[in-house]
Amino acid sequence: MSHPDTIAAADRQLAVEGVSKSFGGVQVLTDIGFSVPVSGLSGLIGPNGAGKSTLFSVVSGFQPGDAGRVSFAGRDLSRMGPVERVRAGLGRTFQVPRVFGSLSVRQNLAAAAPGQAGETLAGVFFRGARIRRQEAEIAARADGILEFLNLARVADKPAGGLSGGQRKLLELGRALMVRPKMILLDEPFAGVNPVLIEEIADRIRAIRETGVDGSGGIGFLIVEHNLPSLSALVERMIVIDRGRLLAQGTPQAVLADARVREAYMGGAV
Ligand SMILES: Nc1ncnc2c1ncn2[C@@H]1O[C@H](COP(=O)(O)OP(=O)(O)OP(=O)(O)O)[C@@H](O)[C@H]1O
Repeated sequence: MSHPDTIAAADRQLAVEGVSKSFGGVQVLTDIGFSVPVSGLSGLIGPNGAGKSTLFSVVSGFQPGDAGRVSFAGRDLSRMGPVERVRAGLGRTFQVPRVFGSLSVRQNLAAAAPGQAGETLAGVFFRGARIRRQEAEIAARADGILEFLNLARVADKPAGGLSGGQRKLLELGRALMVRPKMILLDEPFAGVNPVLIEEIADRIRAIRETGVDGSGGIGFLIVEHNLPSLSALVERMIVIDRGRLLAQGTPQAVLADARVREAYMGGAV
């Protein structure tokens, strides 16, 4: 029987147990297991092709795992699809931002809101008071997020004209629209200039502390190749190599680990 302390801890963890995945006979993930706090700042690192994106896909429900279990804040997500997992509080962003280039930045955010009544057939014919109220709520929430992410000045610009870093902020904003408890963040610093990297890191810290509207902190699990910027941000790192868990611990301990240094460029980290 589980100890009460273990149950309480599980209520606050994203836990991955025994996750394996192969594509056409090629084993990409093998028996991966780790847990990170829902409200924490954690990193997931590993050399190119280690399986990080595949692991994100399995955790977020975009691809089924062949084996294993994913649980979140005490709930077993393993049989849920991606939309249900988002509803359970686990959001995500993508390595390549999935923004609609011809829509405005504000419209991109509004389009990411969950369960919009305006999307239904009834909504097309009958824009009742409930729908208008919901749209007003979505617009207010989008504006709050734009302000928080310092994107208010480009709110009405087409998203296609944003810089790489602004697109990353917009992706983060889209993930925030669904009011998650935790966000899986895929390469937030890739293709971003150093000044904006600092700004994105600062926003992530603030979101983790207070949330966007003071409604409570939101945790992150972050895949990132920029190890100096990531280790300055997160409290712990999970390392995978060739589809297996290699190490976990504080950034300092992990980056000093000989096996991790060996996995990255034969020790030249
Ligand atoms: N749909 C797929 N079909 C076949 N092989 C795949 C598929 N997706 C990923 N792979 C393979 O799985 C391995 C892990 O890929 P994955 O993209 O998860 O690694 P990664 O750690 O995210 O890499 P990177 O850091 O380069 O983004 C790679 O060898 C890749 O070619």
